Amino acid sequence: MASLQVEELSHSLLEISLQELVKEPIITIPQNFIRLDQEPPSSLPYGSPSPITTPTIDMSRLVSGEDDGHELEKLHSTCKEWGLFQLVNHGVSSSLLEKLKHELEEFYKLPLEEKMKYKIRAGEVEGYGNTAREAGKLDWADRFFMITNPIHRRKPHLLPELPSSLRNTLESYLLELQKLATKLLSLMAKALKIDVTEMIELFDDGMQSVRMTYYPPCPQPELVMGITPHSDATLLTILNQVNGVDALQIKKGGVWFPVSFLPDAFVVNVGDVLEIFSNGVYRSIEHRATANSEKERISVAFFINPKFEAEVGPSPSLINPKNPPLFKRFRMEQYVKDFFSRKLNGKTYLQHMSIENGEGNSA
Ligand SMILES: O=C(O)CCC(=O)C(=O)O
Ligand SMILES: [Fe+2]
Repeated sequence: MASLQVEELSHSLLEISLQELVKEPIITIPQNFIRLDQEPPSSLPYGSPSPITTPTIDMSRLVSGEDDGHELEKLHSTCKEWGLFQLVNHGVSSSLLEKLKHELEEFYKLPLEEKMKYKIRAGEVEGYGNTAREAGKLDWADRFFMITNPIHRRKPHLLPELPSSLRNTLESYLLELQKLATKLLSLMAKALKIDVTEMIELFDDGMQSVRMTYYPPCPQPELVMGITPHSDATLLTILNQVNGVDALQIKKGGVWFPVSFLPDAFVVNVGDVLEIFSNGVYRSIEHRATANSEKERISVAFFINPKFEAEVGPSPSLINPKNPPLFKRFRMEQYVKDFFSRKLNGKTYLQHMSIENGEGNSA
């Protein structure tokens, strides 16, 4: 088959399925994907940085009742200093994780017409496809984003219409992750010395969403971005690197480092909303994903957030004359709307919410 003439591709296909695009040999990376505005994946002067050793938190120790406070203290210091950790012994069964991997691989093998049923509709952010970044640039990825909780916010043509085996597996997975996130956030409240009920009231039956991403192999990975640098506008994110291919990078001390996932671990990261709620004690982390020259990659990010109706700001338990609030208060619904109307750009959205640097109150 003739090599693909990029010029002939309609822009809309680029925005919908990169997976379709790379089915044909690509001679040149389409301009929309070339990210000369970004530090390339190997940004250190002496070559590619080695993977960074990220802290590991053992969930079974945290919940066993036998923790002498050591694991909780580690969780606390990690959220303060890193905003990210690998969670092991998390209790989500390997059979469920295997099933999820299988179902997602099958989903991405479906013909484009099938996947198009879920495509992002005009003016919406949920669904299957790719959305333009700064200056019309696209990430090297096909995404499927949807709000999964509260249930009445689910779009009828998305989760409810997925192939039934994927839908059932995803439902079980989401329930497991909801339980896991609840435990983690309650433990974090304890570590922060915030009333646990204050934390639970904030996120119980709150907004939850999931982003499943398919990253096709890329012939020139150094020219593109799998996902543009950002911090998550969430309380907490639980990332599952479904098919075991590494690509996540985090910015630490101003330098990008690859993260090498431990087998069966989730990567958990503190989001901007938790940074705000903890009045800056916990820090969200800037991250990005690169592309791989040979392998496809699938990841699933589960996002947990406060209720849409919640008014969010620094927890009153952490505010006193010595610790004035560092962030504005806002309504979650408005915060989410504003987030989606901005382009991803490092931690700039959080800076916008800071009292010192904010451009104006968005509440
Ligand atoms: O796929 C990854 O490793 C990162 C995904 C991510 O950061 C996101 O979906 O917010
Ligand atoms: Fe993210």
